[in-house]
Amino acid sequence: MKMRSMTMVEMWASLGSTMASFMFVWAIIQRYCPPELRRYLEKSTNRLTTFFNPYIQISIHEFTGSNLKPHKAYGRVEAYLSVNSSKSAKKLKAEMVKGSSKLVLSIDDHEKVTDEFRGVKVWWVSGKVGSSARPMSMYHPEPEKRYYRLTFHKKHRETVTESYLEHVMQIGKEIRGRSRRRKLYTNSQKHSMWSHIVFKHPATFDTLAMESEKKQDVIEDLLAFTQSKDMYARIGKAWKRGYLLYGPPGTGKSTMIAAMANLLDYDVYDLELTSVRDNTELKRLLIETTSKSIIVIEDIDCSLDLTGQRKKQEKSPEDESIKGKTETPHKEKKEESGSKVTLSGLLNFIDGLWSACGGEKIIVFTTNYVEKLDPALTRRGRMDKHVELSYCSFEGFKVLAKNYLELEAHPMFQSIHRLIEETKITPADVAENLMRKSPREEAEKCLSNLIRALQEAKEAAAKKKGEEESDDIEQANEDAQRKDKQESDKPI
Ligand SMILES: Nc1ncnc2c1ncn2[C@@H]1O[C@H](COP(=O)(O)OP(=O)(O)OP(=O)(O)O)[C@@H](O)[C@H]1O
Ligand SMILES: [Mg+2]
Repeated sequence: MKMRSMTMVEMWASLGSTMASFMFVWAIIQRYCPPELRRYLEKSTNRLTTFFNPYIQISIHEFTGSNLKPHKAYGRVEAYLSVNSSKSAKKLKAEMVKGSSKLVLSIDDHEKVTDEFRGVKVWWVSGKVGSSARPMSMYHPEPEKRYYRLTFHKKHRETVTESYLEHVMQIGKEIRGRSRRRKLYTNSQKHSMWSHIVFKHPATFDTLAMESEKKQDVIEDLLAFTQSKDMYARIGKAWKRGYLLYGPPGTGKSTMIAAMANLLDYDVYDLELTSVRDNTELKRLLIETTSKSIIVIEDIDCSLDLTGQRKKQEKSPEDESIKGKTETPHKEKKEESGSKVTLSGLLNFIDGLWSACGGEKIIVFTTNYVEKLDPALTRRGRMDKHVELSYCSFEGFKVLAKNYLELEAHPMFQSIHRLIEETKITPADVAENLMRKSPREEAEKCLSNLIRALQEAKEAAAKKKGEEESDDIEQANEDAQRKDKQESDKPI
């Protein structure tokens, strides 16, 4: 018997009728089958289609479980696709990132884009679940949970899972790093959590008035820290470093912190200790800090009374509270803060078990009165590097003259050199004199202002010294008279 080969039309017709019969049978099953049998059939069909489906899918979710922080991987895929695939996407989303005037494009929900890697074709689709499906309540709707789904042929499984995904993560990380805006965090008492703004401070080590040798030492120390991940792991130490910046007001401690953050490209957490209720809250705030950050506690001598806390605690261990009191003459006395943070809580914050969380952190304390701090707080290992910021030297003045007046040399520098070596003047005061009061003010005017300020400071210092000397003489005379009297009162 001679078999007639099927024409295309006949083939499509037969396929169509098979599909139609299948759909019909499926509709009958859906309608008349008991639920148990229906579920069983559904499962089996799923298994069958999965078995024959040559494609594999991998989902990358923004949030999973009770995680409050979005997954890094999701952000990296988003960044990768926004640059690599947004050109081929037909539906795009445009969002304004906080603190930036630029629109950031990413692929829209349910949009499918294609990517190619070493000749392997893959497909990405973005989606979301939650929100409209089952709201938790009218006022607190369940947040949308977004995801990206990657689809590829199973024959490329190895290339995709072992190389392509790593490539996406790497490129995504670089893109995010380039567009990252650094943040300045602060803890507020009201909500006992961090809030942030975009960190923008122009200070750099180049604009910092400080002896160049000392400056270079700090820069090298910071850079060595960032490159020592393996070394810290090898010696079994948490990857963090403590800095204690001390010196009179206006010598550049806060400015140096900004320069550090700009050098390392780190975020800054400005911790106000008096707003922290107790040690538990301090620990929580610490855990919430991210890596590549500087945690700053300014004016530690004023924040809490950490001067003789250990001794006091020995006397009355039940009184754990350290209240905001200080004998510092320059700073305003802090009102009773109600903070129950203790010295041991703070020591734990710096180098307890929790302090190692996140890694790559720098902790900076600043103070005007280093000698008043408890040695336990400032010992090496906790505060690894002590940096003194002092009165302005001629070298420091030259940096400021370049910053403020764009001058590298001037005949008036000679008298400034002589006066500045004989006088104690802070870089803040020098900067104030060098600042042009109007754009047209001559540099000479600013320099002569500074010379006058230096002369006045010199005279004031000489006067003070004279007064102190006469006080000393008076005191010595009084002491001598008292001694003479005691001698003469002694029975013979
Ligand atoms: N070493 C410095 N280099 C450059 N500018 C400085 C320096 N020191 C002070 N200044 C200038 O003076 C201002 C005040 O300095 P800064 O706030 O850094 O001082 P501080 O040491 O933190 O003082 P305080 O102990 O009162 O907190 C800065 O805005 C900066 O313009
Ligand atoms: Mg300061």
